[in-house]
Amino acid sequence: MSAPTPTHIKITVPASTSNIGPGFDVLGASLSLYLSVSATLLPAGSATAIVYTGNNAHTVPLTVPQNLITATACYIAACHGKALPPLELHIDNPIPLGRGLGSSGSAVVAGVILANEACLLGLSKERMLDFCLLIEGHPDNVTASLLGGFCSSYLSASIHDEHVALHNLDATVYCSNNPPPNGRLPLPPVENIGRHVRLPLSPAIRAVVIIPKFELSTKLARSVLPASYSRADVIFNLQRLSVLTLALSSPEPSSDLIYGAMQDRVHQHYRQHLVPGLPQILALTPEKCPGLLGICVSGAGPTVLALAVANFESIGREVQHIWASSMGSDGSAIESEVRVLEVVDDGATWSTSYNVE
Ligand SMILES: Nc1ncnc2c1ncn2[C@@H]1O[C@H](COP(=O)(O)OP(=O)(O)O)[C@@H](O)[C@H]1O
Ligand SMILES: N[C@@H](CCOP(=O)(O)O)C(=O)O
Repeated sequence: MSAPTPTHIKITVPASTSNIGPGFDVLGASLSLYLSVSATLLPAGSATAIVYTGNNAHTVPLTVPQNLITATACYIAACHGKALPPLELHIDNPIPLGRGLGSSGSAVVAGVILANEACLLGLSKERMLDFCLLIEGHPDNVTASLLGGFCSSYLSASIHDEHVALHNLDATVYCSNNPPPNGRLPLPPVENIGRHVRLPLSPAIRAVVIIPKFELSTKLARSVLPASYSRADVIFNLQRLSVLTLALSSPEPSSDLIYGAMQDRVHQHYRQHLVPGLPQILALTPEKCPGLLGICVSGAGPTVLALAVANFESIGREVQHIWASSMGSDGSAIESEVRVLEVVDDGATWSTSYNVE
């Protein structure tokens, strides 16, 4: 009997909110907002077709080397000496792009899983995470989207050089039908690079995300960060990070403890010029917004994350009101949308059908 041939693959990947205040490049949580990918394998010689619905449908590239999901899948296949088979791909994406809700992380996770299933690679989740880390460059969003829950992670080895080398490559190099031998592609230097723990999170907590209409690319938001920090600022974040992770697990979360623990000196200050109104938004307090635990930028922004245990919509409206009174780069008031989401335990899930001859 010949090896089973995959025929259909269905993948679901949650969005994420990362950093969560002091946990820059460390903390990430998967959210109840899911990217869905449905792939049908086509006969050899067919051309891959991508149908994309959902957020930013008019801007997402639909060619294999330019689309993040298929380009990721081709890279993973090529790293294992294979070419991604032709696919009919239906992508449904409600995760706003360029908003700090991990859309790129979820797309990378989906692409890695797609290659693993379509090319029968047999990769473990840990090895899939290694590749997600190399592509994304930081662990917080992809760890949460792949594994689910409220996650804390560190990198056991640097993937910086491989990350830069990959992104300096033209994607057509590994998206061709004759990809280069995997020795010529950047590979994760060792296995099990993304060391992580899933942290308990109080079930009373909801993630209120306030999503402005403008985008902020993670690449730009990372480019404005300093190369080094003072000891005082590092200690400021380390102290709060350690307190925050435990404080969020309490069955009765304390805003008095959490609000201060969600302060940050590593990323938000340096990015605030890219998010009009942010200082006023981050100055909202539990006293002004009963039910609020803490408030911060979600991921690289510009979405604002308010962790809360009550009054979710009214907390969202307070942020919307500040943005409505702030001027965007186009000179108009900043419109935004409030979503009340849950931190979900499930990470990426997938199923594959086979044709056994
Ligand atoms: N589902 C998707 N399909 C294809 N490309 C995607 C998808 N999600 C994100 N991307 C790509 O990732 C980019 C956004 O990534 P990034 O700047 O990191 O913002 P985010 O905070 O949303 O992750 C989009 O402009 C798009 O090029
Ligand atoms: N730690 C990263 C998080 C990026 O998250 P995303 O949702 O914007 O992809 C950063 O802040 O750069």
